Order: sequence, then structure tokens, then C-alpha cells
Amino acid sequence: MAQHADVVVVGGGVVGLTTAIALNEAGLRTVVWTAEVPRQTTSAVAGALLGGPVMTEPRDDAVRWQKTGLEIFDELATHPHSGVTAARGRLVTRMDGGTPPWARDLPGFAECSPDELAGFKAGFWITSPIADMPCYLDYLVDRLCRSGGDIEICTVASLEQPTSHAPIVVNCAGVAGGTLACDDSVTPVRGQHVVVENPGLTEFFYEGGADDDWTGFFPHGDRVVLGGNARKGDWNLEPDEAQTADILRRCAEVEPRLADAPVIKVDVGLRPGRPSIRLEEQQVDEGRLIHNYGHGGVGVSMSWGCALDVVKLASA
Ligand SMILES: Cc1cc2nc3c(=O)[nH]c(=O)nc-3n(C[C@H](O)[C@H](O)[C@H](O)COP(=O)(O)OP(=O)(O)OC[C@H]3O[C@@H](n4cnc5c(N)ncnc54)[C@H](O)[C@@H]3O)c2cc1C
Repeated sequence: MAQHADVVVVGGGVVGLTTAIALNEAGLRTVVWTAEVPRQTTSAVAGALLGGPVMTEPRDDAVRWQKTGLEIFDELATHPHSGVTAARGRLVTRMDGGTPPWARDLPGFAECSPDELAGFKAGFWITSPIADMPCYLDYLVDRLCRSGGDIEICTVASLEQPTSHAPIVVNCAGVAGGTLACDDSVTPVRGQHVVVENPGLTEFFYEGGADDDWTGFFPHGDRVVLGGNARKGDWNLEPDEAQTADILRRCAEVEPRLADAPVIKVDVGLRPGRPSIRLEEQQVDEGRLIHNYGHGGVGVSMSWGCALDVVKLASA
């Protein structure tokens, strides 16, 4: 098993890898223990939009975490192999109320013309970094190894298990983080995406404020990730054919070039739903335990801000 380290991070999704990088880069030798390789995690499924409105609790911290993240993602977008790019795209809604006042402060804001609304009630353009997640996770693994960290494939039965290998354990186990911490406020929020060959799109599209089903697409080079849905309490990781057809139909209504795009694959992930992100140290008898889980539908955008707060806790 693992060599002795300062910290064991449990979880090799975007939250665990980013946390481990931040700890290593701050001088704490950190290893990641993960049940799945990063490309098989929920994190690999995300679209992933990194800017836009913050609807997460704890709200003040979430605003700060997103701001920290955006500064880092904007910088990563200048690296050719990070998987992060700066993109222009539309945020739309089917809800009443028009364009919210905060939207005008977003980078690249411009109201959509009636044609650009594609049948939605309101919408506007912004510029935001987006991440091609399989590629971004490869970048994180490489950066983790370059910073002196390591990854081991193993499933822990409890958060006490790693304490014999390191004095500090960080719980970044996503939806399983709740089970490991005996926290029954964590719920899976199942999401399905369809990945198609890119018919030439460069701009993203995302419907905010929808409950179960939303329409959106994110171009990443020769692929486009189409979405999507959010089903609370559903643990099923099998793709659903009816949902695939529905996603393809809704996206093609907005962007007709997607109608005949060949499907590459269908991905399913379980967002770690929780009323509020849990980032805190818990008093335990053995060693030190820090939690960093429950990021719901915004784990990628929150990942850097949360990781740097874990460094502060671990260094205290
Ligand atoms: C369809 C969809 C679209 C999304 N779009 C966006 C978006 O646009 N922007 C955004 O910011 N977010 C988005 N998200 C949300 C984002 O994907 C999640 O918030 C994020 O991936 C959570 O990361 P995580 O590292 O906490 O969890 P995960 O990626 O689930 O990783 C959990 C890790 O813990 C490991 N693990 C679990 N149990 C154990 C154990 N017992 N022992 C060892 N290891 C264990 C797993 O193997 C895995 O490595 C989306 C999610 C979905 C499903």
C-alpha cells in the first residue's frame, strides 16, 4: 500500500485531484487513494461550464470559491493542453422575469436577439472558461505527479483506514463522501450527457434554472457534449435510451446542425447533491480529518477555491 505521506486524499475526481495538487504545491506530500481512475468518475462526465451564476451554499464562500477558480481557469485556458478553453456562449431560461440584474456584470455580457433565444423566454451571451473534462483530468493527473504526488487505486472501507499512512485524511469522495462520513444529507443527482461528433460548433449553450431536464451543449474540439438532466435520488449508472433521444431532440431544436451528428457515446454521472458544500475539519480520535465533498452540480467550478481552503485548514 501507500508510502508514508503527510496527507491521504480519498477520491480521484476533480475535487480530490485539485485538492491533492494544491496540498503538494504547498509543500505537504499528498497521495490520492481512489476507487476509480479519474476518467471513470462523475467528474469526467461534466460539461463543464466554469463561469455563470453561483446558486450554491454556503453562498458567500461559494462566490469566493468561484472567483478564485475563475482566475485560475482563465490562466489555464492559455495552456494548449490543459483541456480548458475560453468560450463564448448563451445562457437562456424558460422562466419569467427577464435578464437578472447580476448578469450584466458577467464577462462578455450581451442580450440575445429574439432569434438567438431559440424559443426560450430570456437569455444573454457571456464569455466563460469551459473544460473538456477527460482532457482536464489528464492534465490534473500529470500536474499532481509533477508536484510530487501519487495516485493509488484502492477502495477504503472507512475514513479511519488511511490514518495509519498519513496524519491528515481529506474526504473528497463525491457522492460516497456522505456514506463515508455517515452524513445522510448527501443525495445522488443523476445526470446524463450524449457526446457527438462536432459538426462545426464553437459556442456553448446552457439553459439555467430548469429542474429535471435542461438543454445545453458544450463544444470541445472534435466532440460536443449535449445535455442533459438532473434526477434526484437516482443511483442508476446505466444510460437511458429515452433520455438520450430526448436530449438529442431538444439540442437539435436549438442547433439544427446537431440533428445528424453521429453519437460517440452516452455518459452518466452522479452529482454529489447536498444542501451545502461541506468543507470543514471534523474532530476525530485518530489523526486529523478534513471534509471536502457535496459539490452538487458545480464541483468543477468550485474545485480550486475549495482546494486552497483545504490547504489553509491542513496547514493550521
Ligand atoms: C451531467 C453532469 C453535468 C455537470 N456539469 C457541470 C458543470 O458544467 N460545471 C461544474 O462545475 N460541475 C458540473 N457537474 C458537477 C461535477 O461533475 C461534480 O460536482 C464533480 O464532478 C464532483 O467531483 P468530486 O471529485 O467530488 O466527485 P467524483 O468525480 O464523483 O469523484 C469521487 C471520487 O471518490 C472516489 N471514491 C468514492 N468512494 C471511495 C472509496 N470508498 N474509497 C476510495 N475512493 C472512493 C471515486 O472513485 C472518485 O475517484 C456536472 C455533473 C454531471 C453529472
